Amino acid sequence: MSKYQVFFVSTPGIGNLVPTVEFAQRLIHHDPRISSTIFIISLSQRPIVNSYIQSRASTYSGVNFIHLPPVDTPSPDQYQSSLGYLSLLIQKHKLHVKHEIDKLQRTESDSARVCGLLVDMFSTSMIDVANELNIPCYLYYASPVSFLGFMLHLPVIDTQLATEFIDSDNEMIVPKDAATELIIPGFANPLPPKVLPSSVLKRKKDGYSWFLYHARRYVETKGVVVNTYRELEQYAINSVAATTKVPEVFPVGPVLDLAGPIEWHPDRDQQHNIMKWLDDQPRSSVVFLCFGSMGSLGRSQLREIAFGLERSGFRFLWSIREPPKGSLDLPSDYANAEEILPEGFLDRTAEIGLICGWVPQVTILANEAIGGFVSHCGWNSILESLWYGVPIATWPIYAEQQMNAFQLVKELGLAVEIRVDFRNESGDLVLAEEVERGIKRLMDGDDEVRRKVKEMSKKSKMAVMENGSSYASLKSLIEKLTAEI
Ligand SMILES: O=c1ccn([C@@H]2O[C@H](COP(=O)(O)OP(=O)(O)O[C@H]3O[C@H](CO)[C@@H](O)[C@H](O)[C@H]3O)[C@@H](O)[C@H]2O)c(=O)[nH]1
Repeated sequence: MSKYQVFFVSTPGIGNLVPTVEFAQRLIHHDPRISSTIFIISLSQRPIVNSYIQSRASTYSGVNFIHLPPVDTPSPDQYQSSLGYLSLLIQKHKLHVKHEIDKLQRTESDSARVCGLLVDMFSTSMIDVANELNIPCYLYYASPVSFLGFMLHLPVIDTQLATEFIDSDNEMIVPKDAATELIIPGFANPLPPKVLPSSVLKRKKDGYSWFLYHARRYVETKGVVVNTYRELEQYAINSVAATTKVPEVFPVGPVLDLAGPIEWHPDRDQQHNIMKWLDDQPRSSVVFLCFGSMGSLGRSQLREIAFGLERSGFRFLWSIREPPKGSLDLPSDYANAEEILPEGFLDRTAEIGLICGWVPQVTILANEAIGGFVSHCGWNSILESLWYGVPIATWPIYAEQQMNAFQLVKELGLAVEIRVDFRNESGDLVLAEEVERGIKRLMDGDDEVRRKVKEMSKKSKMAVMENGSSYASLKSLIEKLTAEI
């Protein structure tokens, strides 16, 4: 019988959910006195998320999942941003979460003590529940400490808006002085404003006020548990600890689902076929392109990539996904990708390339045929690529990915740049020549980046081994959680 209960609240995106579930599992693996329960906010239009949860609920027997019941909200399309909709949805679930924890607390009070509520970066309204039930609340962060530094600094930037930042139509945040760059905790170099998340730039939209709302609440927690490791984010961790009011940072990563993606995909045969193709390719010969669980690019951009790939002459494995229809939907696989690619492209590249939809990314990165990864720079993708020592070429498209790309290229020298400030929604286009140049540099141009990535790969594995830095952080977190109050 477990003695300690830890609860998690996670928003329902693969990028957040997978590291949360893996961490819940890691906690109980590390200390069998603990049991983990995750509250799941269900969104019916996310089949890949639902199949992931189903699979993990049946394989991770020590992790419990509680599906929160639907709540009344206006249609998601009536909100200015999906973050606004999700944040309100989470607020509406507060009572239910409180009720469930309270119920468990009462029924198990003799055998198990509820010792922590871990909420993700957009579930901060749940801090109220922890306070009402007198449970320590921690933030569980699936993005890097550098981004945490930015979020902790956002309330400061907000107070400077009127005096130091202005724009012509009073909507976008840009410095008054065009040469101004932002000094942000977590970054050694000043940050160009154009790498800020687009929801933050548009300060009149509700995305901005929600970012600010969550950012202000971070300091109310006991600490932030981050899916990162000291060896990767040493500067960011020290800088955030020294210059912000965050109570404590626990770098416990990398927390990855290494066994996962084929197992939990609804169509396993399709995923196995991709791996069969890859197994037949020579070592380090294939460039892999994938833009995350929520990423998709427009047709003109896909055509530029196709021409760039063809001109580069490298073998490729390219995940292409159709843009979502509704505001909360995820991209889907094209029924016929041929229709959107340049005429004859598939025939001309049949010997060297494979086009697919959703791919088993971690399994692909582990395959020795992969020589480089063109990535949107979601934090999980970065951690996975570094784990396997695969160099990245950066092509961020949304969320905090531009900042992640900046950190990788300019701060850490761990990636080559296709772009660090690309914005999907701005109509920006990366031309075929840039794609070709980026891929050539990635695949056989930059030995220094490749060497550093291989070194970081070793360090990432050491961090989670017994006596590694993340292992020590996890131990310290558990000591805090289980300490008698
Ligand atoms: O075809 C695919 C696409 C994705 N993945 C996996 O899905 C995850 C994607 O995570 P991530 O790379 O972090 O990207 P997003 O899905 O875009 O994640 C969101 O959440 C991350 C963590 O907070 C942020 O860093 C991102 O910017 C945000 O978009 C990774 O584990 C991938 O291996 C697959 O297995 N197959």
